[in-house]
Amino acid sequence: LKVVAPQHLKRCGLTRLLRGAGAVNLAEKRTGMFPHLVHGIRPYAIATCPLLPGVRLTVVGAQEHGLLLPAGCCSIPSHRATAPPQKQHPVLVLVSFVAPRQSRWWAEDARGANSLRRPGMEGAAVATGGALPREPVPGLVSGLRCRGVRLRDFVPRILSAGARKPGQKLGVVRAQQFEFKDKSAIYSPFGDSLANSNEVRQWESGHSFHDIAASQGIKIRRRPLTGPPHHYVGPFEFRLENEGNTPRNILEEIIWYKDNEVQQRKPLALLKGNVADAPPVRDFIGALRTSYDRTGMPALIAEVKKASPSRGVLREDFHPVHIANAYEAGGAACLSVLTDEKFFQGSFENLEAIRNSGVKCPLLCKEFIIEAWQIYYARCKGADAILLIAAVLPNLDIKYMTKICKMLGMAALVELKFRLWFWRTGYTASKSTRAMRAACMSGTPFSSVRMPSGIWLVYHGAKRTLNGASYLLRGCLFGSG
Ligand SMILES: O=C(O)c1ccccc1NCC(=O)[C@H](O)[C@H](O)COP(=O)(O)O
Repeated sequence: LKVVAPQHLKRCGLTRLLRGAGAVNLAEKRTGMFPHLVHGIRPYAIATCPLLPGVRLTVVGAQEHGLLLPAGCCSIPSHRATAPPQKQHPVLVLVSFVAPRQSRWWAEDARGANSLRRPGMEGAAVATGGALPREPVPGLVSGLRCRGVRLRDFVPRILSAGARKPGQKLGVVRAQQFEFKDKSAIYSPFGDSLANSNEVRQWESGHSFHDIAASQGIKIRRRPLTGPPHHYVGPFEFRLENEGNTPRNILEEIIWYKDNEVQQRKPLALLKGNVADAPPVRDFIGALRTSYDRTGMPALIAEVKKASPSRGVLREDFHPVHIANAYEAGGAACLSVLTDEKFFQGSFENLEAIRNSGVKCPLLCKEFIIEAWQIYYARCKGADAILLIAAVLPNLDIKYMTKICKMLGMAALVELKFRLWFWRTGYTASKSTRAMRAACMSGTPFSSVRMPSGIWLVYHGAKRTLNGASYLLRGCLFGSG
């Protein structure tokens, strides 16, 4: 690696950042083509990036990708990548989440390389958010120059700026909150509670995603372990199925599909700008509470759903806005709108249309959320709440995503399969964020549920018995009844 040597990255804390992010290990996975590109960064690894004191990190495109940043970090949108950064940055490291095509451009084209320049900038690390490109990018490998400072020279200067003593713990840099007048760059006031969490340390120590998820009782795998089952050789398609590439159940199939879908769709546009233009957030939990207080009965979340994998098409002549209006007139406190296209025949257009139709009930975006970006997207389309499925998301994802909800003013409904998962997810998250005020149970009986304070119990799906705990129940979500 000629641009930024892995051992240098290691010394300034970026290796931890990138490895902790579930990225390829720069030193180990040298393909010979893209040693400088890093794939599959996990967002909270950026959020907890352990930089040396004095180092400032500017992340281009963080907002578009829905990344929270550590305190002291600055986010600049991609289209403003040439905007002057803050002069007081003694060192600027640019970690960019870009499509491979854009990093090629940066690498190969002098204008691209120039666009990386910043006053005070001493280095750049480029990470791709999408799939690894297939062809080599010679420009980056052979050395990109930024304001006369070769990238490989920047690390020692960071180290001298930080003057780290042997054994000294890397801390998250803190800085004042700041925002450009035109809102083109913001500093994150993110604290270091995530940085110190056990899960982050696990990530950083190189545990695989699957190991960590499995240790938390999660059986749903995020993607096929051994690649998809289709192999093409010339015109022939082979379908070699094995345990590692065949989904074990419908939820896993949905998640695998979603993972691909999200990679292809993001970044759709500059979401940050769109979030600012989105209709105001309505109080989802407040609406449930008002309904419960008024009627003394569990509040109803009625679901706008055309089809489901288990029941097939529920309604052929499907008019989401008519259905939403009918639910509201019928006394629903909130609505849930399916946005998944492939398995539920829903869409974000449905969500947006309902929001713009004047329906007053707060809206839950019923989506299979696996990336922070989806939360921003849901907000752009007018959602007031989202669903987080604990059978799919490890604790850290849930904590991180509930923080994003809090930041956006949204509520998070966390679906728990087992009552014990209150303690796995709900209790800790509810302590750290008020966003998670409703937990959603499906699957198991919950007659002896002890409710952590501040959490609302919402029952998910109508088909199962409510097994004696209805006095605890504050809401119900019904899809097909
Ligand atoms: O409904 C399914 O087939 C399904 C399969 C895999 C993952 C989730 C699934 N449904 C989740 C839903 O959105 C339900 O509509 C919701 O739980 C309400 O259910 P119901 O009232 O039982 O239709």
